[in-house]
Amino acid sequence: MNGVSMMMCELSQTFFFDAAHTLDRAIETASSKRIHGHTYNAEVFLTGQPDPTTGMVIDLGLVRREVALLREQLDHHLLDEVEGLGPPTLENLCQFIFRKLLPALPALTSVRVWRTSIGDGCRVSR
Ligand SMILES: Nc1nc2c(c(=O)[nH]1)N=C([C@H](O)[C@H](O)COP(=O)(O)OP(=O)(O)OP(=O)(O)O)CN2
Ligand SMILES: [Zn+2]
Repeated sequence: MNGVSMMMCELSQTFFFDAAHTLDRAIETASSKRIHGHTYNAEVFLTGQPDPTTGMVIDLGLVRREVALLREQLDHHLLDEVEGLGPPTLENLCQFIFRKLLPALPALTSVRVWRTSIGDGCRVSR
């Protein structure tokens, strides 16, 4: 086997969801505590060696299917009420998405969530 066929590949897929939340914060307290909404962007990363027959680490269509199921739990929801999320921060959203997708997507290595409007983001990896 040559060096190139042994290389690890990192696949990625982006998606977004619109959701409402409140946050308890030490600063900007009043506006954070009022229910308000955001568009969240997210990206999932899957790492592995492509199967020699299919040429794929995993079919990205399967990833899209799992992401769509996960997305239903967040899109147009009040994040404060999403079971298992905890305080609806970028950190907890990353960890929630990771936990939900991992059983169906064992090649998952990273999840990123960010908000373009304000420039904030978070990435969790293993
Ligand atoms: N460690 C973290 N710190 C903060 C987080 C976070 O998720 N992790 N989140 C926030 C706020 O949600 C963020 O600053 C946005 O503030 P918010 O008032 O919700 O929205 P804006 O009005 O500023 O942004 P728009 O998207 O334009 O509405 C703070 N710290
Ligand atoms: Zn907010």
